[in-house]
Amino acid sequence: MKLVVALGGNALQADGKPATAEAQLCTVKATVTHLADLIASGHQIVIVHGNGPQVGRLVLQNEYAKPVTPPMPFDVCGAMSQGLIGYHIQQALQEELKRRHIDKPVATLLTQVVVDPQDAGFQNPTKPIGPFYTQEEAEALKKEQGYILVEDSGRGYRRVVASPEPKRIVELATIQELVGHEQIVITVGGGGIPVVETENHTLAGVAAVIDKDLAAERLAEDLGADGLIILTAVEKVSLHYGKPEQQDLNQITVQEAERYITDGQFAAGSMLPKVRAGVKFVTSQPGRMAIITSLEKANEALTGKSGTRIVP
Ligand SMILES: Nc1ncnc2c1ncn2[C@@H]1O[C@H](COP(=O)(O)OP(=O)(O)O)[C@@H](O)[C@H]1O
Ligand SMILES: NC(=O)OP(=O)(O)O
Repeated sequence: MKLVVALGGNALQADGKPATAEAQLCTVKATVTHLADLIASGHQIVIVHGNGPQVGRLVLQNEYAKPVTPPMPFDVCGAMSQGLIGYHIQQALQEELKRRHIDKPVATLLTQVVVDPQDAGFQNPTKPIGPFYTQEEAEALKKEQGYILVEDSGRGYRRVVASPEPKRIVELATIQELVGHEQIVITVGGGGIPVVETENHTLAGVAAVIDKDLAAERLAEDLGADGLIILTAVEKVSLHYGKPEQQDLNQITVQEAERYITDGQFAAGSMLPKVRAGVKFVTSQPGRMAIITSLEKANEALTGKSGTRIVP
């Protein structure tokens, strides 16, 4: 099957460990074994990854370094995050495939994604980025830096930024060409570098972080993929997540998903875009599959033994 696989933050950085390059590479080396399993099972995969923690830290590094060097704007930090994450995934996956004697080229493609400058997301920031803060730290940052911070799924406070909807993948033809030649492409990283089309038909970067699950969905539709596999920290989507009455879901219909969304079961900026992406993909054309699960359960989920499957 042709699968677009979206990798969440835990596939890139271990919880509770310092966010060093070494820690990221170490986590990525474990992550790629699961991706290699999918490839070894005969699936053709296209890899999309998140960048919330990384782009947030790059922006922070740039802001703190202001006295000595001009800060890079948000879109450039997005491009840097695609480079640093893609580099680790491609190096680790190349090594893992070589170890398994699987002869497939792997490359990262820097990708821009067009957004609408009028997108409501610009007025209502929802995308958590960078490190987690305590409530006290969050209040201080709000006052000192003017950041908008929100509580993120019981894990602490994080800065949130605008997250407009992905409209068009600029480098789609190149991705199609590479996928058509059975190459493994790491693309639309961090949801893509957000750009807007200017009046004179050029592209200009904007300060935002596109949701990578929604961008992966756009890509999966554009490539005519059979499946959208969203890999995150939890094995299944739940109702009443984190509460004593939590109920894990094996399968949800589009109708049920829409009802649960209205009931506020899925947190904005975390589980909500994943469910929305799954719903959009399975309704885009009959026969398409969407699964939300953990990295470790990816293979099992494809055979219906784990994960949450969204069905029409
Ligand atoms: N209803 C829900 N069911 C399962 N997880 C949920 C739910 N609502 C919020 N979450 C949280 O959302 C997280 C996934 O979102 P996030 O961490 O932003 O994803 P990513 O892996 O792409 O970085 C889960 O690990 C969990 O903590
Ligand atoms: N861009 C993006 O959606 O990143 P995360 O998955 O890390 O939040």
